[in-house]
Amino acid sequence: MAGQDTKLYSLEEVKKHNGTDDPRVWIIYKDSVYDVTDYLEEHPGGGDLITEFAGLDATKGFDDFGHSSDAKKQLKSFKIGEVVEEERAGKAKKKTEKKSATVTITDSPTKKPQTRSCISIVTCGLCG
Ligand code: HEM
Repeated sequence: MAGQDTKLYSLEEVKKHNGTDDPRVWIIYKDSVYDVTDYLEEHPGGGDLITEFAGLDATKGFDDFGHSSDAKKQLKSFKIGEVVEEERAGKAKKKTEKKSATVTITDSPTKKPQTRSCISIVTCGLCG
């Protein structure tokens, strides 16, 4: 949850800090925004692995490597804010989950169909 003093950034704003348009390198990890510019040279995997995600959501890249809890603690120290609520990764997911959860079955298996199917009507018509 964003506290009162937490700065909020849009995805567009984060994108600008990609080390090219702007010298700073920001990444997103689980809806939080980190300025990792000063860590690039220290990174045991090399700075390039991080700059690949400059200005973008690095959650998958960071988790796929399986970083230690120490690495996660270090990451926390670079936090500068959070992604604005309406653009968070989890937000879009929740919407689709809700949609697929409402399926209602109304037909009883013992009931015979009241109307003929289109195929049988067409077949009868063709046979005369
Ligand atoms: C964003 C994408 C990132 C990728 C793809 C990535 C990938 C990697 C890889 C491949 C290594 C292994 C290096 C080796 O053993 O030769 C590594 C190690 C490490 N990374 Fe990253 N890294 C990323 C971001 C970060 C960030 C932002 C931090 C901290 C601020 C961090 C902290 C560490 C630490 C502390 C290690 C040493 C092993 C450990 O404690 O887990 N990494 N990383």
